[in-house]
Amino acid sequence: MTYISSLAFPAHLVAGPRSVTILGSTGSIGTNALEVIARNPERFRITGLAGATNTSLLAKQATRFRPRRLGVLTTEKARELTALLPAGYSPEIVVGQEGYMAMAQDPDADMIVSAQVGAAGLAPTLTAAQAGKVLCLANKESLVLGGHLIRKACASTGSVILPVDSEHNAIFQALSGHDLHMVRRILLTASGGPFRTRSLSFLRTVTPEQALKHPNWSMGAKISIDSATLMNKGLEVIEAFHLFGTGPETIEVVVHPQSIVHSMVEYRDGSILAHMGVPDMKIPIGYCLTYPERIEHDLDHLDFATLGTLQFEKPRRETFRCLDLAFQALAAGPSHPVVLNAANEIAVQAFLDRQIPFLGIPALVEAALDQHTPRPLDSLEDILDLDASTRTFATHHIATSPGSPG
Ligand SMILES: NC(=O)C1=CN([C@@H]2O[C@H](COP(=O)(O)OP(=O)(O)OC[C@H]3O[C@@H](n4cnc5c(N)ncnc54)[C@H](OP(=O)(O)O)[C@@H]3O)[C@@H](O)[C@H]2O)C=CC1
Ligand SMILES: CC(=O)[C@@H](O)[C@H](O)COP(=O)(O)O
Ligand SMILES: [Mn+2]
Repeated sequence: MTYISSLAFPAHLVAGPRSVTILGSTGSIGTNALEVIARNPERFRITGLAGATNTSLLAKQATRFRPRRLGVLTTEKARELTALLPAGYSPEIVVGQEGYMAMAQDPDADMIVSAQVGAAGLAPTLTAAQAGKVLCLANKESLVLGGHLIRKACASTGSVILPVDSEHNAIFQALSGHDLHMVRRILLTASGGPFRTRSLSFLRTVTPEQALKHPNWSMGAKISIDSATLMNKGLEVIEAFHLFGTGPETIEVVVHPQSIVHSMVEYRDGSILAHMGVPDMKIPIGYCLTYPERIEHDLDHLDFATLGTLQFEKPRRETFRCLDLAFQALAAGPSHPVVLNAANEIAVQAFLDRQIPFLGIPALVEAALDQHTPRPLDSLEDILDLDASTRTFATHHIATSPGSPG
């Protein structure tokens, strides 16, 4: 068993300033990463910034950090972006998946922050791993889809993955310096989302606005809905499996409504190491960006006396079915998680667009998994084919299902 160990971290990066490319710089993780970088200018140089559609924000970021490369989703967006850049600054602007992949292997960049949302993050993340980059990985979907390929690439190039996702960052910190064979359980904490205590009949009626209100974290729309269905935790179980390689049976989910304990590792001697902190992504982002050093943030300190109680409880698996669907997909082999993820992405967007109800999300994911015949996934193309055909199935299912699924 292996996991991303500090031993493999490139020595020249420990001492010197780091050249960083951020894919998804206009999102919640991307903007937080740039805030951390802006507070520590002596440590970083920005080599590339990529958004998708938000050209006004990307232009502002580019004007401030002056990278040599920018990325957007379409040629129309590239034209829009060009018009927004100041005179005398002419970065290369790349477009679409090929452009993001080029940025992910930019020879000028030491670190790639993978912070795009969804399956779109897979190809650039895999490219960065194949190019031997240090990867600050927020895009959990890339591991869900292609964890086996990414691990293989890391093993062959020496690419190091530093987990940005708060739980995995917590586990990474709790594992540091310890023997993986002595791990008894990885305890992934889940807030339970905005509907943690709600009944199934309440869930039938919830709106996107209600589902987007995460109790503790401020995040992008897709992950916020995933938190509300517990699919986020399901994806994180698969992410943990690929990152730490301890086997699905060692990974447990425990609901912790305060999101103060970000996850825990239990060792065979009975010791449990927990990582705690205020729920602010600048902490795990900063940990990755400056690894193995720590930096100071301007954040509230935890006051345990004021906090009073930290609660822990079992997830309500019958009500929030996405968690079990993810465990089942992980057990079923490498192609089921691709189906799980693609159907979920279509379902989340359809829910946000008010085409299906909240409970239509697990219903659609289950329907997609039920029709799937497992297959080997030996290449990126295999994964992208299955991702595309599942999206077609899911879209057709929504269009042709009588009434509301769920
Ligand atoms: N937000 C958080 O606190 C956490 C997020 N994560 C993970 O990090 C990733 C990013 O999440 P988050 O920052 O919340 O998401 P956001 O929705 O806030 O941002 C997504 C980013 O991806 C870009 N993007 C959207 N569609 C595409 C596409 N098709 N191709 C390339 N880029 C695209 C967006 O560009 P634009 O806006 O310009 O269109 C934006 O820069 C997700 O995988 C999420 O699960 C993990 C842990 C915590
Ligand atoms: C901040 C982060 O890492 C998110 O993945 C967060 O954990 C979501 O909260 P849930 O525990 O509600 O899924
Ligand atoms: Mn998380």
